[in-house]
Amino acid sequence: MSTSWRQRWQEGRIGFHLSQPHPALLEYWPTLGVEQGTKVLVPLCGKSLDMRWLADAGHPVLGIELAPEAIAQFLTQRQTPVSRYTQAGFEISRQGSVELWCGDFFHLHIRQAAEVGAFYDRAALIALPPATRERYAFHLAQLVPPGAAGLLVSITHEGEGAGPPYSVPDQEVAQLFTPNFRVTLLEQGSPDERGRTESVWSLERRGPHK
Ligand SMILES: C[S@@+](CC[C@H](N)C(=O)[O-])C[C@H]1O[C@@H](n2cnc3c(N)ncnc32)[C@H](O)[C@@H]1O
Repeated sequence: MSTSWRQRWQEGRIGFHLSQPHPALLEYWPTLGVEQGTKVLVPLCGKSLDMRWLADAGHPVLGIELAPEAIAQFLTQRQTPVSRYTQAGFEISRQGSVELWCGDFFHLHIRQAAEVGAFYDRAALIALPPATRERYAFHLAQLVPPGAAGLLVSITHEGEGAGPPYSVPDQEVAQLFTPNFRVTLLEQGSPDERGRTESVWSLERRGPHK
């Protein structure tokens, strides 16, 4: 799987990348009540400008991305200096308050996410095939502390089983996350010209007794 993503980045087949922050982030992030200074985990982050938006909104950002090409392209968007180091097998690049960890999200250990207090998933869950989605929801729950809030943008489309992006029905999103998160559907859009409909969710990590 990692080879095919690398290939996509190398060939520039990154139709998922947006040249603006995602409208749902602008609209709904402020409603989550995440305090400034709270570190935001962005799994499968690509070179998303959403990370710049979160950083500009006062959040340290921890993005995880397996394609070094994506990270290099993100960093060249700005002239700001970059510091680099290695930790737990991840090559880490830090630019301002954005830290990009190059490697597999599933190898990120709770120790490395210790300061994370919120998360943002746009096109991460829906980039993964069915069995891996369960693993993703479970792993995310392990990484974030009780009370952590997050925003998730999922997609449905007619191409049954084809992806990425995979069509992940709303029932599946609810089923995947409900065991460990309070799940609220904030918005269900209308199909775009490619027949893809986005749903926007807020998630809150449950505590042990809730
Ligand atoms: C559909 S793209 C979305 C990127 C970004 N969230 C955005 O909104 O532009 C999915 C990204 O996840 C990366 N990826 C796929 N599997 C991964 C994994 N196991 N760990 C880290 N990154 C992964 C891919 O290289 C790709 O850049």
